[in-house]
This record gives sequence, C-alpha cells and structure tokens, in this order.
Amino acid sequence: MNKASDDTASDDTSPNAIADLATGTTLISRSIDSLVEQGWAQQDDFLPAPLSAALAAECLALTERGQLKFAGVGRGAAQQLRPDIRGDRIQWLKHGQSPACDEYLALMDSLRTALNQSLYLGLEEYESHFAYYPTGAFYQKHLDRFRDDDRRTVSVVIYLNADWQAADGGALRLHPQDKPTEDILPLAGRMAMFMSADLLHEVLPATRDRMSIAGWFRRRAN
Ligand SMILES: O=C(O)CCC(=O)C(=O)O
Ligand SMILES: [Fe+2]
Repeated sequence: MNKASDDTASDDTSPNAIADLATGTTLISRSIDSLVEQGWAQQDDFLPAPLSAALAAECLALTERGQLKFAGVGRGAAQQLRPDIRGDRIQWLKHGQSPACDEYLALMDSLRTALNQSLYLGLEEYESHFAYYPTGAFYQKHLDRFRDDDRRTVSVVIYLNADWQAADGGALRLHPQDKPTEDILPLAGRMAMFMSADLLHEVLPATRDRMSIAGWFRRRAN
C-alpha cells in the first residue's frame, strides 16, 4: 500500500471491513437464491459472532429485567394472549436502542435493498422483535400474514443461542406445500427466511430457553 492510501485509510475501508462487506453480500445473495429456488432459506453465520453475542446478551438482560411482554395472537383490537398457541415473550426493536440493534437493523436494510433489487418486491419497512421462549414454550403452526393486513411479505428469523444441539429441541419446523417438513435448529448467527403469506411453520418446544429476533419486511398497504 502506498503512502497516500495509508493516509486516507479509515476503519470503514480497512481490509477487514471490506472482507466483511464482501462476505455479507455473498451471504445475502446466496440466501435470496435459496428463497427463490425452494421458498425458504437457511443461512448459517449470517450474523458476525460478536454481533450475535451482543444481541443475545441484550435479549437476556431485557428478559431478566422483566422488559419482555407475552406476545399476542392477531392484530390491533382483536389481539389476544393465547399461551396455548404461542408462549414467547417479546420486545420490539427500535432504532437507537443499542449499538448492536443499530448494527443489526443496518444489516437488515441491506437485505431489504437486495431483496428489492433481485425480486422487485417493493419492500418498504422492516419490523422486528426480540423473542424469548422459556423452556417448554412453543408457537403452533401458523402463517405470518394477518387476515386483515397483507403488508408482511418476507419473514426473517435470526437465532441467538450458542451451542444449540438437536437434543435441545426448539426447531423451527417448516411445512412447505406437497414437500416433507424441514427443521431448522435455532443456532446463534443462523438466519431463516421465507415468504410470509405462503409457508406454514411452527416453533417446537425446547428443553432450554430459546432466544431469537423475528422480523418482517413489509410492502406499502394497498
Ligand atoms: O422463532 C422462530 O423460529 C419462528 C418464530 C415465528 O414463527 C414468529 O414469531 O412468527
Ligand atoms: Fe411465524
């Protein structure tokens, strides 16, 4: 590297940052390819390990401080608490809530842009929440699109538990039409993505507490 480029080098253009960006771009385009080919995608190491660890620590701290609330089923005035259907506790992510959340939201914005460029989906917004499933909690088979609101288009779940084993249970079970079910274990850094209106899925109970961020890219209302 010559002197001039040394002088202008900043953190953003360091070889590591450029390599991270290139890796991120590859992971994004790979996961969009599988979304198109099979209607869903699993991408390991989608989050860099330090980011996934920071988000896990934040989710755990919020849980321990009692800041997560039982999640409801349905939307608006029709929303109900139904622990027989879903047993997770959630907190919606906001810009500025922590550096880790902001880094995560920036990554999701790159994914949104890439989805729009490849698939012309017109995704305009992203909403997401931390989810904490205490041991034994589950979420019965469902679609992510509400009956009275068709804006949710692509669902993305990011997992935050290190060292998850098959024996721990807690898989995301996908039910693709006319195909065998697929189980995705909630291992830290892993991402699952699918079309919100099309793919039935459920969360199986686990023998340990399970942490994730579930999010949805939305189109503008018609
Ligand atoms: O945590 C998961 O694996 C999926 C969660 C889910 O289906 C949802 O929150 O709608
Ligand atoms: Fe879901």
